[in-house]
Amino acid sequence: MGKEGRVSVGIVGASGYGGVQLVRLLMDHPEVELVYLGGDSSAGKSFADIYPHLAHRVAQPIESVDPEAIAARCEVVFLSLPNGFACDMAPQLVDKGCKVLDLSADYRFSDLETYQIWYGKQRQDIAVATKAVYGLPELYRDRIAESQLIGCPGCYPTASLLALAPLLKQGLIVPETAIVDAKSGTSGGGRQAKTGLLLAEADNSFAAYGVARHRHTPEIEQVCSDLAGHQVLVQFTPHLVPMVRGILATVYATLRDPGLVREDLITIYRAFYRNCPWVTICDSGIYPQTKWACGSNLCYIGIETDPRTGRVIVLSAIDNLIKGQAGQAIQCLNIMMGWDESLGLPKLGFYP
Ligand SMILES: NC(=O)C1=CN([C@@H]2O[C@H](COP(=O)(O)OP(=O)(O)OC[C@H]3O[C@@H](n4cnc5c(N)ncnc54)[C@H](OP(=O)(O)O)[C@@H]3O)[C@@H](O)[C@H]2O)C=CC1
Ligand SMILES: CC(=O)N[C@@H](CCC(=O)OP(=O)(O)O)C(=O)O
Repeated sequence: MGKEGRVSVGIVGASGYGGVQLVRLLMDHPEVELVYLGGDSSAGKSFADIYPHLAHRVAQPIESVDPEAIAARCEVVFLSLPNGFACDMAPQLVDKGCKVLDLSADYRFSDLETYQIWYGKQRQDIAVATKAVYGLPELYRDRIAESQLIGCPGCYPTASLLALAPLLKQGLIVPETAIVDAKSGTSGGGRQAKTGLLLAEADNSFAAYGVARHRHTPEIEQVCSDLAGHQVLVQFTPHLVPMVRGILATVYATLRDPGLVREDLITIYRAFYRNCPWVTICDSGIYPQTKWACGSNLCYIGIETDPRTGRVIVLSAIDNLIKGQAGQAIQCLNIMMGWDESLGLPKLGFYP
């Protein structure tokens, strides 16, 4: 336990984009105390050296990573590391009784063979991985509440799946016709230097990448298959947009009943997400912008139908670093601890 009965929390990867969002949100969370911040190349520095704007609030150093020592200090551990690291660390933390929330892809897959094919790493932690729950609260809230290990969803899958879920769950579309056309800001690529994310490369440009082979495809398909009750393949194309934060996923699919109009679907979506404080269904004729969600944990969804083609078009906007990453992980923690799902999470975006 932390001070005043608060839950002691550690963040491994605190110097990264996900890490700093976790720090920013958790330092004001009423039920937790941040007791450990960990990193690799930043270990030994003060957190304030990397993020001086938080110096007045966070005096902690970034420490090296020793799972044994982390487990001795923390009841809850967030792992915000590149793919392939959490699976070497989580088994020890879980074994010592910590609740673990992994922001990477390591614990997102129920079938580890799929992970191995798409991420190229052989897994030794099969017993632990089978206990993990996919951390999309709007779909798996009850399972998250019971779990000790959460594989938090990717940013594109979060936006895409929240758009698709009501259609698939209620059999309103032909699942195989689903196409996800998604756009992300550059912070989706993390803080590590990458040539394609340099201002001179990304600015004034707008391009697709990972066409027909992005690693979020099998993650989206896993959940779509679960919702549809049979295996579903989805066409997913991501794009890099010259902006820092935000994802807009535009989803297309053929309606089973082409007579459905957008008002029908808005009613269906509002009923589906009635107990979900972080999903907002836009009014008829309103389509979301990424800036509305920027800085908040909200997912905005807009819906349209095209009677000419018989398709539904669903637009879903999130902040990739909040609902797509750190905010969603905290939402999962709230559920695991039996706290209000909205605790410590920003309700409003940065922009008017
Ligand atoms: N950015 C986004 O929008 C989203 C990212 N994710 C996922 O979240 C995870 C973190 O992403 P993001 O914050 O963007 O990544 P960053 O590249 O910004 O940060 C990575 C962090 O991992 C730390 N790290 C790297 N290697 C090691 C190691 N060997 N031991 C300990 N720490 C290490 C780095 O520490 P140091 O700086 O000290 O070297 C840094 O703190 C990734 O798996 C990513 O795929 C998920 C959803 C959205
Ligand atoms: C713009 C950009 O580079 N985006 C990243 C999204 C990565 C991400 O968020 O990874 P996980 O959600 O799988 O952890 C990419 O396409 O790889």
